[in-house]
Amino acid sequence: MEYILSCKNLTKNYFTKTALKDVDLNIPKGKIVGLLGPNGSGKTTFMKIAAGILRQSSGEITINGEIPGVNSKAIVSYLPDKTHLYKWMKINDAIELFKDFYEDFDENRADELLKFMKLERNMSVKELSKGMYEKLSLTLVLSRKAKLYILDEPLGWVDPVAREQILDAIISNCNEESSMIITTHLVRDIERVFEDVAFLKDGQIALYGNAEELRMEKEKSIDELYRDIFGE
Ligand SMILES: Nc1ncnc2c1ncn2[C@@H]1O[C@H](COP(=O)(O)OP(=O)(O)OP(=O)(O)O)[C@@H](O)[C@H]1O
Repeated sequence: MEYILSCKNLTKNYFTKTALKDVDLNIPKGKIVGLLGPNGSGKTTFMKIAAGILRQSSGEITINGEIPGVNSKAIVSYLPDKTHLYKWMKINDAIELFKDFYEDFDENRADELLKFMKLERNMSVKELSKGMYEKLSLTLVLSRKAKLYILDEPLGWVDPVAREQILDAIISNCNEESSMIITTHLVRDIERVFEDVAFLKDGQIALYGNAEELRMEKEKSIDELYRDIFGE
């Protein structure tokens, strides 16, 4: 099987704190994967390493068969937990910036998504509400024709109705050529899009599997399973 992401004994220490400990994970191509775990379980650390902006302390990771670097960054579209668009920008400037920066940026797709998100190119970034800013960030990231999308808490501020619509857009954005890893605390709202789920507990994979098979086997929703694994 071909994997978009593969890691073995992946470990990350921040000084004395171990954020990831011997993580073994193989994510097949073409999947939407939920990376689930409580605060501090290592999700953002894992995503940063996969996105090539943080180095592991030990162990191995490959993205599409390559060690994270220039080549992997060209095929990974990453939505960080905090995005930094300049306050002076209009949405149009942000689009132009992404267009210059990423060869795979699809401007037509960006315009479709902006319309869908009810955003306009002449809006100022500093005047956007938190939810609107999140929609803009997601628009920019999803407008790249990437092989792997890594989305760290993409919908925390988006209202429930828009969230449902955006989830549908995310599903339609994904095909056999592209894969997605999503972290979220909104497990109940978002679990329907996950094909596979990985539960991260104290920097280790507590459980990985096909979401539908886990539901059948455990006779629980992924949200209920989450509460079983992480409940006190
Ligand atoms: N720059 C850093 N320096 C020191 N410790 C860090 C740093 N970044 C993260 N950590 C620690 O590593 C652990 C994992 O953090 P991480 O941000 O990966 O968790 P998370 O699962 O994304 O949490 P959340 O759901 O709150 O976003 C935590 O104990 C955190 O305190």
